[in-house]
Amino acid sequence: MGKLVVIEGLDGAGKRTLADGLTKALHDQGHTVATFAFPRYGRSVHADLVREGLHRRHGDLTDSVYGMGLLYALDRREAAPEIRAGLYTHDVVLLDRYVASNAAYGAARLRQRADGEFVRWVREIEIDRFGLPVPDAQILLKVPTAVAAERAEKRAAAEAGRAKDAYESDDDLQARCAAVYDELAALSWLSGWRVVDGAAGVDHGALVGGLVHPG
Ligand SMILES: Nc1ncnc2c1ncn2[C@@H]1O[C@H](COP(=O)(O)OP(=O)(O)O)[C@@H](O)[C@H]1O
Ligand SMILES: Cc1cn([C@H]2C[C@H](O)[C@@H](COP(=O)(O)OP(=O)(O)O)O2)c(=O)[nH]c1=O
Repeated sequence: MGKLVVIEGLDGAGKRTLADGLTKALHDQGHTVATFAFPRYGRSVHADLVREGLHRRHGDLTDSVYGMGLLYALDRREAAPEIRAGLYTHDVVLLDRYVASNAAYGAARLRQRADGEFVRWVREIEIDRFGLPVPDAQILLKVPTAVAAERAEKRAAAEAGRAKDAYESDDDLQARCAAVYDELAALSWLSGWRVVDGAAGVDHGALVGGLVHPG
């Protein structure tokens, strides 16, 4: 069985860039890797509804933290068979965002903490009810919120169709979200977490070694 490794962090933290770097390092060390990014825009109707909601195209849907949370969760539920298959055929399945994104952003929106009601609900729905695979390890790519905001801004300007959405435009939400992520990591929520400094250079080879051969 392969290992399920998740990258988490704020918008603009550099998750996609890290996923690319880790994939290359895994290949260099002779491992096979399958990657997924959530939300699966363009592949899941739930993810597409989320994106439209984040751009305020579905009335008050965006205001419902639980409603948005369910759409993100349904996208993952639909992807679960593919993730499980990937774990049979690859050494590592690498995910750019997963269940903890729902926990961190939803709790931050509701001004709750990692030990609060919303995070409990996410676990009940996604793990207990939908039966999503539990990660073996989660990486928190940590950068100061100002750095993440600057990178998201730069990307929004450079890439067509990447205008900042309702969450990305809310600096206070991003700051609260960073705090919930820290708490989830400290609690070892769902798995052990590795906190990686995304403002400094990340040693992909060393990180991969620690994930594939822990301890
Ligand atoms: N370590 C880094 N140093 C400087 N810029 C970075 C770094 N990692 C990512 N970026 C840039 O920041 C922006 C956001 O990165 P991305 O990987 O798309 O973040 P995320 O997937 O977390 O939203 C991109 O323009 C990317 O090129
Ligand atoms: C996957 C996921 C993302 N989110 C949030 C985090 C982001 O602010 C937003 C969009 O996800 P993101 O991966 O940042 O998409 P993109 O940058 O390509 O638009 O959704 C959740 O609230 N719950 C989730 O389960």
